[in-house]
Amino acid sequence: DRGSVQNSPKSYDVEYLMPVSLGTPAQQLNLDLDTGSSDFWVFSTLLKESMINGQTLYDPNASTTADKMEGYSWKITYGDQSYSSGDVYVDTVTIGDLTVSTQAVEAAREVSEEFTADSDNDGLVGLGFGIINTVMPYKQKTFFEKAMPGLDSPVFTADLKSGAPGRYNFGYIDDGAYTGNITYVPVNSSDGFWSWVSPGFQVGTTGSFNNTRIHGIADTGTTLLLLPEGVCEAFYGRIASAKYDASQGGYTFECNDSTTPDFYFGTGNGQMIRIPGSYLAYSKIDTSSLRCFGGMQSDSGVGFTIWGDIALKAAFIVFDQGSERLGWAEK
Ligand SMILES: COc1ccc(CN)cc1O
Repeated sequence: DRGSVQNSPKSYDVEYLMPVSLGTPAQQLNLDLDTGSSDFWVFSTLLKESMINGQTLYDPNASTTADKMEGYSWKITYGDQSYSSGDVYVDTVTIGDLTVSTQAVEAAREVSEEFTADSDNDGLVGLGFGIINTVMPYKQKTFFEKAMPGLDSPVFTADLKSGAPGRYNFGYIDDGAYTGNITYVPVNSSDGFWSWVSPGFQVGTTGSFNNTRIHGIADTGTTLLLLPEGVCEAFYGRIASAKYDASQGGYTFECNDSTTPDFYFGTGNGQMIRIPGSYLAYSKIDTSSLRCFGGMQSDSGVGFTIWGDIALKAAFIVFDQGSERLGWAEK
């Protein structure tokens, strides 16, 4: 079996949403595929009105295939301190023609203000590893873990684009979606994340390659690229107008600064992925400003590097759960 679904970026590529069908008859919600977490949760009719702001709600009572998991609950808090919690139902879920008939659907009773404010986002499909699923008393499998045994190949792929729709594919690798070779790196899933080690980085075409192992996770649910302080300093040190601006909470530089270099990160076997300098001028710090907030920021608050959408949209990535490895290719 296999599946394929289009993803669509919201403004500034802040997140990428995909249509998902839940229940019988099908209820379609727009969800955020998040490889940095492992809960499948949705806005639901259980929520208080004050927490809803235009989102589409999953109504388990309107689904003939929904069964409540009595006595089960969930509560998740994300790196940005946003959170959600609620009850659990088993129901049928289809993503891109791939159906899981008994998916644990976590129906929200409570969401934090960040989720309420994000009116296009109806919930998250966590495709990290199931060991960090928050359902109690017994954790539940991710959509991919439920689908995996029936797939042609135990992989899913992410093709995120800058300011344009891309695709998530399940169970196969579309050889037309990338250029050159796919370089595979081992994954350590013990923390539930797609954790891997990059051999280093290079700033610009003329800079030398810096052999410094960077431990991090591939996270489709994080917008920015959060790298070690020293790497940020090496990159922003090459941009004439760049500075660390405490009032903005990060590095900023003039959006059109022509000294902005591309950023390359190593994936192994001498292969590098090139992130165009333009991706790193993330967004204007305010409408009247000529300065942009950087797409690369320090990971010092996190404790490990997060290869978020800024990096992922420069590549074609294979999340190979069958062999616990990540595949990286240019495109
Ligand atoms: C507030 O919105 C979000 C918070 C956390 C995640 C997961 N990294 C995704 C979101 O869309």
